Amino acid sequence: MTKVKICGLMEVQHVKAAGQADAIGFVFAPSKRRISVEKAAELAKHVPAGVDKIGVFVNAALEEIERTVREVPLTMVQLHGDEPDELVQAISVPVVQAFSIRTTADAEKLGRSVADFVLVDAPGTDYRGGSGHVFDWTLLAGAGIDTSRLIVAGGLNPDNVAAAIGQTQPFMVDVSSGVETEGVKDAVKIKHFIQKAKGDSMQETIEKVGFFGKYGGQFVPETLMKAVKELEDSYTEAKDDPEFQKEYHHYLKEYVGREQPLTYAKRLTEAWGGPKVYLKREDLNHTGAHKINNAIGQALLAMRMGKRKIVAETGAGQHGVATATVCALFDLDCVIFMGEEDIKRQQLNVFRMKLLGARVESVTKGSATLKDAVNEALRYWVTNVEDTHYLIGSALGPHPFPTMVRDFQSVIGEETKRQIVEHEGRLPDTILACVGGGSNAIGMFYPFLKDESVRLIGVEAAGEGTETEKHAATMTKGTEGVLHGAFMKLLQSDSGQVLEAHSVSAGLDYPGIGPEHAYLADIGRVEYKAITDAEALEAVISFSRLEGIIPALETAHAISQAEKTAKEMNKDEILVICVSGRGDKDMATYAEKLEGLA
Ligand SMILES: O=C(O)c1ccccc1NCC(=O)[C@H](O)[C@H](O)COP(=O)(O)O
Repeated sequence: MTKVKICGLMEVQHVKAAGQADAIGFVFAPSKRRISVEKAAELAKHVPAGVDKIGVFVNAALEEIERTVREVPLTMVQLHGDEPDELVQAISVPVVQAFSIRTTADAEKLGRSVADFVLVDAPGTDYRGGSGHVFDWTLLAGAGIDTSRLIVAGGLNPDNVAAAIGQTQPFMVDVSSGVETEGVKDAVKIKHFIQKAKGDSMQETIEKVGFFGKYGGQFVPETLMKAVKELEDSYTEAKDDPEFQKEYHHYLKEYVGREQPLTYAKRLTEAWGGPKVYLKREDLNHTGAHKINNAIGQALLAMRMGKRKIVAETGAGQHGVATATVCALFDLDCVIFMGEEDIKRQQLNVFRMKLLGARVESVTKGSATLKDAVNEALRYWVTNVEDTHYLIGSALGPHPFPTMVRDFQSVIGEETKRQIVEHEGRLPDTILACVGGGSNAIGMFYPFLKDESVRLIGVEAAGEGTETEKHAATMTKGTEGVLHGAFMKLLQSDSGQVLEAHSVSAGLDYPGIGPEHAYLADIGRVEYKAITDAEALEAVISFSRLEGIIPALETAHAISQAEKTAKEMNKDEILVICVSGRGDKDMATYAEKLEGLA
C-alpha cells in the first residue's frame, strides 16, 4: 500500500489528525510553515510510534541538521536545497532528496541521487517547496525511476491523490497545501486525504475480522474467550441463515412495529430556514427507542445458542427496558446492572424493568454510572458464562459485539435510505445521530458509508463543556486505550485510569466509544461534534414545540447540532436526524431542569 506523509504540521490537533499517516513533516526551512526545534519536539510527543518524523531543510549545515535530528527527535531528513552528495551521505538518518520536475531531463536526475528516497515536486514559488502546484506526472514515465524510493508531492489533495498513485505507483505520497483551508491545516481534510490515498486497502481493514483499522479486537480475560468465540461462531452462522433473518424481521415488524416513518419536519424546516429536515422515528418503536432492534436480535441468537439467561447493563434505562421486554416476550431469565446514580435519574425505567420481570442490580462502584454497570455485567458473565448471554446494548465490547450490534441496528439506515429516495428521489446531504457508545449512529450511518456525497455527523455529549472535566466527549478529548474488551478511544488519565464521564443524559454518559466510530473518525468518513447539556435541553423545548415530539435527552444532542449544521446548508439540501428515542424516560429531568422555562 502506498504510504502517506502529511507535511508542514504546526499544531497538536493536526498531528493527531495525521495519526493514521505513515510520516509527518516538520519544516525547518524558510516557509510560512516553519517551526522551531522546540515546538517540533513538543509536537513529536503526539506522533504515534511507527510514524516517521521527517525534518525538512533547505541548504542547512550538517551540524544544524544533526542537532535537530537529536532534539526533536527526527527519524528522517528531507532536503529541498542544493545539498552536495557528501552532506547527504553524512546524515545519520535516512534522507529524502527533493527534485523539482519541469522536464524529462529533471526526472532523469533522480536515478543519480545518493539519497535513500527521492521526492518529486513542482518547482517552488515563494519557497523551495509546499507551493500547492501540480507538475506533469507523465514526465516521470520512461525516466527509469525506481518507484520503491519514489515520493510524489506537489499540489496533491483528496481529489487527485488516487489518480497520482494510479499513474506513478510511488512508495509514498506527500501533501501540504492540499490539506489546508485558508493556509491552515484542516483536520477533516487530513483524514480525508489519508482515506483517499489508502483507498481500497483501508476499506479492507474494515472487514478484517474483529477489527476496524486498529480498533476493536477481543481484549478479554481467558475465562471469557470460550464464550466470545462461541458467540462469534454462532453469529457468523446466524447472520447468513435466511431462517434467522426471517424470524428477526418478523419480530421487528409484528412486535417492534417497524418500519418506522421518515417524517418531514415542516415547522422545524421553516424555523431553521435552511435544508429540508427529515426525522427517522426510532421514538415510535415499542419501548420508545432504537435499543429494541438489537435486543430482539441478540435474544434470538441467545436462544439459538441454547442460552435462556440474559445479563445486560443499562445507563438511561432504555436498553434495560428493551432487554427486560424481550426477556418477558421469550420467557428468558433477566438480570440488569445499573449504576446507582442512573437508578436515581431513571426511576420510572427501573420500575418498568421490574414490572417486566427483570432483576435490577444496583452498581455502587466507581462513578456508579454506565461504565461501572458494564464492568459488573461483564463480571457476572464471566461467572455464569455456561448458560448466560451478555446482551450488550451498544456497539461496544469485544468482537463480535460491535459488528453484531451494528448489523442489528442497520435496519435504521437501510429504511432511511429507501424512504428518502421515495420522498425526494435522492440521498440526503447530511445525516446526524447522537453518540454514546454509538449504536443508533452506527446503525444509521453504516448503509451510507460508501455514499461519499452524504455527510455523516455523530454528536457526543460536551456536558458542562469540553474545557471542563465534566463531559463525555470521547472523540473530542479521548485517547486510545482498551475498555470493556475493545481497543477504542476513551477518556483516561495519563496513567491510563478511565475517567468519569458526565452528561445530563444518562445514555451518553460513557467514557468510551464503539471501535468502528473511532476508525471512521480516523479515516475522516464521519465527523464528530460535541453539544453541551444546556444546548441539548434548549433543543428539547424547541423540538417539542415545533414538531410535537418530546425527544429523549440523547436525541436532543443530535437535534441541537443539526440546528447549527443547518445554518451552513441551503434550502435545496436535505438533512436527516435520527430521533433515537422519545423523552418519556427523561420527564423527571425535564421537570427539574426546565421548570419555569417549559
Ligand atoms: O511546505 C513548505 O512550506 C516547504 C517549504 C520549503 C521547503 C519545503 C517545503 N515543503 C516540503 C514538502 O514536503 C511539501 O509537502 C511538498 O512540497 C508538497 O507541498 P504541496 O504542493 O503544498 O502539497
